[in-house]
Amino acid sequence: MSPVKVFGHPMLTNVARVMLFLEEVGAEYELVPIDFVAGEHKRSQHVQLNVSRRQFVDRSPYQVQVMIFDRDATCFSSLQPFAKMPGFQDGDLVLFESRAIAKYILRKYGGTAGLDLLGENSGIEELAVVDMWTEVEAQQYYPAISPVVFECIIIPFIIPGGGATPNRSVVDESLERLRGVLGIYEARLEKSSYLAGDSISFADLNHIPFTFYFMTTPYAKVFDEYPKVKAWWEMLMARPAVQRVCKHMPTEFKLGAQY
Ligand SMILES: N[C@@H](CCC(=O)N[C@@H](CS)C(=O)NCC(=O)O)C(=O)O
Repeated sequence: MSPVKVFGHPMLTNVARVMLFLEEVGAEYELVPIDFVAGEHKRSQHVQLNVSRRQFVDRSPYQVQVMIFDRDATCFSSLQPFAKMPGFQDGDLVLFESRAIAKYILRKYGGTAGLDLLGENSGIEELAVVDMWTEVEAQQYYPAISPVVFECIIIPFIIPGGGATPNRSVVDESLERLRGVLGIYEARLEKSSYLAGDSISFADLNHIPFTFYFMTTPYAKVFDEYPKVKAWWEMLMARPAVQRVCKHMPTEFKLGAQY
């Protein structure tokens, strides 16, 4: 059976989220890179399906693994009508929205892997707690942390034609909001090792992509103010699946860097 396919570049946060859960469950998958710098995700014609060879290229300052494809006919917009990465395909099933894709992956492969990250094999109360912290990540944490990552990394270094200097007032406002969220996390993590209890869950792992990039900004030290949160983050980062995915994500950004 052909493996599931993830369409997008592995350095992108939402692509990394999907790859992370595939790595956690040990599923076989094929990464189909989209050249977002060239705007391939926005074109109506494109997306190659057959990998013909793989190679490492040194696109300084990062070594990036690229796959060379035989071009054929599927277009990305037929997979993802909003032209956002990732796209995902499992046979006839096509999905978009990284959090929904991640849940599908966990439901399809989690049992075989012996992982119940969604808490679905526990009681409805445990399941509700995982759901609640999953919503906290999406509704509180992400809106607080993402503007810093956008201002310091995504706009200047990743978006083609970027290069703008970070907007200080956006960063300051976001850091204040983030400190509020981290204070709540600190209190929670004084009571349990992970957000939804003493076992790791979907809620914890969803924090990886944006926090990873936040930690490369000059504001990473904000986490030092919250020792329980810092220890939790280090536990997440120590996971082999997390390390496998994060090795595709650059940690040093220089003005003018191209990917
Ligand atoms: N909510 C979507 C967001 C997808 C998204 O914004 N993807 C970014 C990359 S992480 C993207 O495609 N950016 C390119 C663009 O907006 O042109 C998800 O979770 O999948």
